[in-house]
Amino acid sequence: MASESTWENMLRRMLPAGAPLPDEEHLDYSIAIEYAGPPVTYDVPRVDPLEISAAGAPIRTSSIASSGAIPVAMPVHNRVSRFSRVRNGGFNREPRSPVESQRSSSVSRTQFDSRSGEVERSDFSGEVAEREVTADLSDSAVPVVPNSAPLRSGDVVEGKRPITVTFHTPRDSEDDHDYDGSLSPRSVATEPVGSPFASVRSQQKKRWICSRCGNGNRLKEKEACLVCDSRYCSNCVLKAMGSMPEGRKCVSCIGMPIDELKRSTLGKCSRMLSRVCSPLEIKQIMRAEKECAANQLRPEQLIVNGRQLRQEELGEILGCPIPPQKLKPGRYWYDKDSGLWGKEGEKPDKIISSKLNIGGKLPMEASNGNTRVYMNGREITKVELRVLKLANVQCPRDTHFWVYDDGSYEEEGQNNIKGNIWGKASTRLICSLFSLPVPPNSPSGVKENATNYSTRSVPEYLEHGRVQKLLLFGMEGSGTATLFKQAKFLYGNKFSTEEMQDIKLVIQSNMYKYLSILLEGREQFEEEAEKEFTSLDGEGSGSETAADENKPTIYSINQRLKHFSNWLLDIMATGDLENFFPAATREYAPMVDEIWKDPAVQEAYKRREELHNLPDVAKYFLDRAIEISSNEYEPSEKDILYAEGVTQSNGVTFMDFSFDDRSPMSEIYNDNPPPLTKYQLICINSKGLHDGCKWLEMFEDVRVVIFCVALSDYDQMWPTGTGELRNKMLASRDLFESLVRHSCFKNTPFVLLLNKYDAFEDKMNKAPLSTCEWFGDFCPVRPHHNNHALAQQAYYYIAVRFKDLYYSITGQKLFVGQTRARDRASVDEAFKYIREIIKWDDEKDDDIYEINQEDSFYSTETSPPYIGPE
Ligand SMILES: Nc1nc2c(ncn2[C@@H]2O[C@H](COP(=O)(O)OP(=O)(O)OP(=O)(O)O)[C@@H](O)[C@H]2O)c(=O)[nH]1
Repeated sequence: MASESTWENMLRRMLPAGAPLPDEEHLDYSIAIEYAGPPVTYDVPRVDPLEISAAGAPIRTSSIASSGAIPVAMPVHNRVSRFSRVRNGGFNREPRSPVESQRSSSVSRTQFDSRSGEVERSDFSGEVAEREVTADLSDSAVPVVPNSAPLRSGDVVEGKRPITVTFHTPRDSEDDHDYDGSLSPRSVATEPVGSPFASVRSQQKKRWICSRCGNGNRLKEKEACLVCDSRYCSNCVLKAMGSMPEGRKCVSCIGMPIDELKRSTLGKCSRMLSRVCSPLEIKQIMRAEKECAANQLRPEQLIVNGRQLRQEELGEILGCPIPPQKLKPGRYWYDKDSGLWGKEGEKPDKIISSKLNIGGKLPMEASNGNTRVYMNGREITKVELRVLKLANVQCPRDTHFWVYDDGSYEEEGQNNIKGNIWGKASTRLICSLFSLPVPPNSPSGVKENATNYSTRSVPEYLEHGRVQKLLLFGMEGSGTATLFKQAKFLYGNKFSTEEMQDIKLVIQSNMYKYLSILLEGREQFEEEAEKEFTSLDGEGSGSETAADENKPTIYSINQRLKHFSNWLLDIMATGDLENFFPAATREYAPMVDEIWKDPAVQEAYKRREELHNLPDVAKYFLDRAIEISSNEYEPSEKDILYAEGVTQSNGVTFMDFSFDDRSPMSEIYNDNPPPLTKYQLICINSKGLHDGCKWLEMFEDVRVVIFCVALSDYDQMWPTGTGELRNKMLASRDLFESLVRHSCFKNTPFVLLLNKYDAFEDKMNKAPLSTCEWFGDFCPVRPHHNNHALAQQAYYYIAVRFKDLYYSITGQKLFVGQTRARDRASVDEAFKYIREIIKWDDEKDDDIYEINQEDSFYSTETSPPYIGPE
């Protein structure tokens, strides 16, 4: 304590020479006077300025809301304050490293041991100096609830829960720079979310570096804070996030709104977290993450019909019987009469509950339509108009419709219901193909009762995912249909009785088609053989007789069979097959069997390579001609799989299915399993693309385009539109390129499935890969004596050719997989791979699985069929 005379001396030195000392009552202690005297030999006590906005924040809004109490900033706990410990408390040293700097600032000093279920005191690495810096923090004001049951929003646990108070002094921010120039989570957490500063910082941050310990091992997964995106390794995640009462947030970010880019990951546990916490904890953390108030949408984030929502409107929309699922912040339009809902300037996306009093009045230009046809005052889009026409709704220009939520419609002012738009199954199907919403099926038209849903919590109905569309393309014969059928066997519904009947007819008529190709070939071979024989004979004797002409060759058949052959070939030539078969199938079955087994026909079959269009499945079916032709015949799964033309009557087929893609942690959901993700597989063959890909626009919202190429096509020829023959691999490449360049697939990931690997392997020795000019520079690393290794190299080579092509067009990376579509396991693997791609695509912005993705993509050595981006 300075004596009176010392103070007097000090004051005299501060004042200009000769100035009188103020008397005691005029001394103003509140104003600091700049010291101008000589340097002092002792430590001057300092107080860093306090940033009012930072002190006392954040206060957990949830607890306030639930308790109804007036918000009170908790008193500053001097023991946790860096100011009190480090600046004032005598640790007169700066943290030695960024790592240490972060450690010293860590508020949570306890760690949950998931195995023992106990809370441990953490002593970090055991360095004495570090413990000194942080020692007193271990019993700080931020305890972690033992056994780490995360707190539900609104829970108030006396003396246990972090009502966190953080300081943010100017000096703090300076110190926060990590060695790589990035910022520690503390400073980011105190910034308002969404500030440009915050986003620049998160871009600067190296995503693989743990924000707490600085571990930069890229192979170690990191868990990201939902607010500030700070990433933590498995050693630090619990220390940095505590018991996660609002899910994955740094302790200092609790109470803050989440980064909207991460909304889709709410409640989805990462693999790393599932290793660190027990299943029960995960369940509670994920639930808290989805349901706590701080993580919900805020009304100001939603603009409906040009107006920002109010709190009660948000409540109405989220609590209605059919709310918009997976709602994200944005601008939307809503037609309260029909329930149609869409993004501003876009076609309808969903049908939600009607008659909600939310947002402004539906504007005419809400969906940016330009058809001059109006539905409830909104000018509809081209796709909608097309569907209305297909549904036989008369809609010339300037028609104004009034459409109600049950689908009934009338022309404005006519008071006369003309029909029901979604009444016909075919219209619903068309809508589904054109990605237009249809009302949910409610049995016998019974409307859903709002009270049925009143007890559901919001996240429960946000769970129902929308359908992920997968578009499957390929040249004819590439195996798309086989892939589709395998997917149906694997994940879809069984074929119905009518479908089975159709399949049976297709198989039976295919059999006649194969036989006719073979008989035509036989005729040709016979003629050639006769000519050869005659010319040889002629060389020998110099004469030609009628008897010689009729001399049988190995391709000759008897008269009876010849009659049948001529008759069948005539029918095929006139295209009348459908008129005769399958009605006559049973009758002619013995003849088909006899002719197929005839040695001359078998000789012709030996030369099947020369017979254009004779697939290798011909033998599979012809060998069983009698069985297949019988009335009792029921195609087996194998028959269906091998049968050509079963799926694509008019070029497009689709099926809905669900994948069990729940994580291995799914057992934790036993009592309340999350819904399965729904997929729609749409299969289009190249025949369906002949009209200039125009209607591809209808598939602009597909999640993945799966393009199928038969590897074994590299030595095949294919007739082009102009009638010329082109190498079939090149024809496939052309089709692939035209799809990749198509504007509606601009941001859609492509997966290339290189199919028929088995046939490719068999072929490798017979025809060099360079038969296809695109593969002219293929040179295997070393001579290979077995097809297996050679095919493997050739496969990688082809994959890379396609990847390079794709990259040159899109600047993106192509995913490549290898399939043998006849092998069900191979198809299952391919679809699992595609499912992963969709997940990665969903999460690529916040790359929770960044490392895993790299792992599995790069490990092409251990998992040869799949090649991800290099
Ligand atoms: N060896 C082999 N054959 C296959 C494979 N995938 C399909 N096939 C066969 O190739 C032929 C053509 O396959 P499809 O799936 O029918 O070809 P598509 O042109 O897409 O379909 P369609 O509309 O039926 O013509 C069929 O005989 C299939 O059984 C495969 O991986 N290996």
